[in-house]
Amino acid sequence: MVTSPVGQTAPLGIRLRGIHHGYRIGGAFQPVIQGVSLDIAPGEFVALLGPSGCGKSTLLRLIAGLEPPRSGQILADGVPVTGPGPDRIVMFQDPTLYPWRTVRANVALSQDIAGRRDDAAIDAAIDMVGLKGFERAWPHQLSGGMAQRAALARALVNDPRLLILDEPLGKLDSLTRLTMQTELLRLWQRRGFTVIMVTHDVEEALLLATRVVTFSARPASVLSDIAIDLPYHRHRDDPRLLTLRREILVRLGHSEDW
Ligand SMILES: Nc1ncnc2c1ncn2[C@@H]1O[C@H](COP(=O)(O)OP(=O)(O)OP(=O)(O)O)[C@@H](O)[C@H]1O
Repeated sequence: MVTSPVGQTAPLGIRLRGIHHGYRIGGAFQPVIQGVSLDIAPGEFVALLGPSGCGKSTLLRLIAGLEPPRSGQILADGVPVTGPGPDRIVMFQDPTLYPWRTVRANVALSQDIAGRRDDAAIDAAIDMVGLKGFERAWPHQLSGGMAQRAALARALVNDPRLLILDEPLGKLDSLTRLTMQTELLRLWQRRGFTVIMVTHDVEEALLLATRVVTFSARPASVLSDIAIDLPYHRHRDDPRLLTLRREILVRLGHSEDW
């Protein structure tokens, strides 16, 4: 892992080449991903949008190396992905904190498993997500937003080069979600990792991402790949953002009246 003197991590570039994937269900093969090719440059923030069940989470699992694609190639900085690695961290909608571990012990989990705790890095990660003072709290003592922050600190503690987010804010109430969107953006800008995020919220994708990729219904293939060339901090009422929102909804098969 390459770390710069200011604590930023060199972001990872991802290349997907002709990815096909599917599952055998009840004896019949069900295609889930069909011929997906994407180049994600180091430091990009890419949002993936598509109909429910089209294969977005499956694609994230393949990028994370949690399972291999049936065909095609996934390269991380030009090196084939053959399994999970500490440079590619996945964060799911459900924070999945261990109830018997404090916030601090949850954040320290991967380091404890590896047998090398870095107390300064753990404190920095907790501080980064605004949970200072709650290190000794138990998961049941946290709000939904705080639990998601703790999960984010756990994801960030080892300086990932790629953060893979599967609807990380999906279960939060709308106000907490707005706060977390701002924090995610701040962390990405400050730390400089690459982000690949699945969301169902077109507005969220447009507020955060440098690029929005839309997928067809299952089996997922790329419908559109749109660069969001708007400066931060973006405003949800910006007419350029509203135009892009309409364009993306039309690409996803929704009426222009939305
Ligand atoms: N391990 C598996 N075994 C069999 N089928 C699977 C498996 N994982 C996913 N699928 C199937 O693959 C398809 C795509 O699922 P996936 O979770 O990737 O979709 P998604 O786009 O993330 O959906 P959502 O937006 O609703 O979360 C679904 O039909 C699902 O049933």
